[in-house]
Amino acid sequence: MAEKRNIFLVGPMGAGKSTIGRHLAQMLHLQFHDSDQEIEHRTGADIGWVFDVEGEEGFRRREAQVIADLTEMQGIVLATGGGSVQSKDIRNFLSARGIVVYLETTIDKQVARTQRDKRRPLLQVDDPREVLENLAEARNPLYEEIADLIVKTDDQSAKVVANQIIEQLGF
Ligand SMILES: Nc1ncnc2c1ncn2[C@@H]1O[C@H](COP(=O)(O)OP(=O)(O)O)[C@@H](O)[C@H]1O
Ligand SMILES: O=C(O)C1=C[C@@H](OP(=O)(O)O)[C@@H](O)[C@H](O)C1
Ligand SMILES: [Mg+2]
Repeated sequence: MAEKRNIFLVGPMGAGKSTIGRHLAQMLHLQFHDSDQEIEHRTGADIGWVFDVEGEEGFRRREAQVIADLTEMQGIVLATGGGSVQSKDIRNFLSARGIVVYLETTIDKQVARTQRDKRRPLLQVDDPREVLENLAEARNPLYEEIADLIVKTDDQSAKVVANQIIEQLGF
């Protein structure tokens, strides 16, 4: 049987990876996976707990293992966590094992989309905008480095963005 292609979504917190990934998988009849959800499934705890108990370092170790495992599959859409690209090993897995789509958005949209959600430990601070700006500076070049396709998600609904990705990939 011919190899089935994978689509890997990367980009910052609030870009819409988890939401758009779910739509994309449904539209393409592919399996959907989310690295954060998989970590929660394997630990039986939420991401906040993993950060509290094991620190960010522990979370990153789990994230690297989960992405190494999930990218071995075929025919999946994977929504990664926004910080996963800081690992060279993860970047290599993503580049080698599928099509990488970078979902890009503005800091304003990121703030708006994440402010009511208490599930992102890195943003539970007085000034989440400052954190997002600093992370963007460090990570945006890494998203760009591995992207096969870059799609803006600021002014379109998640479903419309999923359709755009399908069109632009020629699926
Ligand atoms: N294109 C979009 N337009 C409007 N809201 C969106 C869009 N994509 C995602 N959202 C909303 O933004 C929030 C964060 O989306 P999420 O998919 O969790 O982002 P990520 O996984 O990239 O951090 C969710 O409440 C989601 O419904
Ligand atoms: O950017 C980051 O470092 C993180 C992003 C989160 O995922 P989303 O990008 O899906 O919000 C989650 O993995 C964790 O809170 C850390
Ligand atoms: Mg997500």
